[in-house]
Amino acid sequence: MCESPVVLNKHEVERLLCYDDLIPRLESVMGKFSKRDSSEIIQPVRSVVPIQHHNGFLGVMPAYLAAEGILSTKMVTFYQRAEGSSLPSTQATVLLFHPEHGNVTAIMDGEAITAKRTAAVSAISAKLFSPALSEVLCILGSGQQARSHYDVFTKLFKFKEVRLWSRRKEMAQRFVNDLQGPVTVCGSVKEAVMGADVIVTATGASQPILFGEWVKAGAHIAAVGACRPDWRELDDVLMRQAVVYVDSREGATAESGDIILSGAEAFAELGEVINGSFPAQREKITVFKSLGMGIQDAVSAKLVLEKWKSEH
Ligand SMILES: NC(=O)C1=CN([C@@H]2O[C@H](COP(=O)(O)OP(=O)(O)OC[C@H]3O[C@@H](n4cnc5c(N)ncnc54)[C@H](O)[C@@H]3O)[C@@H](O)[C@H]2O)C=CC1
Ligand SMILES: O=C(O)C1=NCCCC1
Repeated sequence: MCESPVVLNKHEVERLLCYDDLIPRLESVMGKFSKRDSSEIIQPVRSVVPIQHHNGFLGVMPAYLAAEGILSTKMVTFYQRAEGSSLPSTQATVLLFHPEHGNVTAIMDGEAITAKRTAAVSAISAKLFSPALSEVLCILGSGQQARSHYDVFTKLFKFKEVRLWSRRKEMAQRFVNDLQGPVTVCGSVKEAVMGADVIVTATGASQPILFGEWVKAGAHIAAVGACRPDWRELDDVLMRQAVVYVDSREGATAESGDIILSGAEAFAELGEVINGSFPAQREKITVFKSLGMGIQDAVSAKLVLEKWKSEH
């Protein structure tokens, strides 16, 4: 007889998932993914259903990790919300299955998983690609991803200055009021990014907001938004001058407007750098184009379930 699935809400997932456990698991799974051994990992490119009447999308993100015994899928909706909307723009649920029996073992909130695993992967990119002396962090956007990126970047790195730009200044101010550390709110993207060593773009923009002419030599950009083939956060100049790393080549080719529309080549996957098959060119301007992967959700959900079981 199969047991009933464990059901975990956002609060519990947030409490159970911590970066110290998550980061090594993500490094390991992304390295394995880049070896393309289909007896080890199966992860198709996300299926995306446009919800055209409501400016939204439903993404389905299955993954099977044979050695780890993880079978999962995330279902995620993401919307371009009107200014001032109180609804979250990204919402998700992750299902874990028993790989042998096929029953669902856990149903958990995927919003916290999406926020933390995306920020953790960006932090891995910054460990590999940011300039050796990185003093200034700049975050563009003030939503869920901006917050999780702030948390993990200030936890892992010692920046002297953190700058924030958001298209609505009151949202930037609210973000800062909720934090412990000092953050400078900037009035323009240009002011925020000039001289920054590490830049996180985590906005709902569909046109470029970050321009190559403003970016310091050697800077690292973790580009998290613009996850549709016709959306942009970064301009052509930046995309063409940077060494571009991606989470998955197939995902980037199918979904990244910044790559597809600029004609920029993906130099390597993050996993290929983790495996040592491609170099981290940290002396150059580097872009890590993140789109999100089912395997990242899979290892995160497994970690949450393990932690929950250890308490029960
Ligand atoms: N790479 C990945 O794995 C993931 C990417 N995302 C993407 O990251 C981005 C941010 O996601 P969340 O923080 O969850 O969203 P959110 O709605 O919480 O925050 C979005 C931020 O972008 C700003 N924004 C919206 N439209 C803009 C525009 N046209 N120009 C400039 N700023 C604009 C908003 O004011 C807000 O500060 C979205 O594009 C989302 O689709 C989300 C989850 C995972
Ligand atoms: O990986 C994810 O989860 C998402 N990626 C891009 C759009 C929103 C969700």
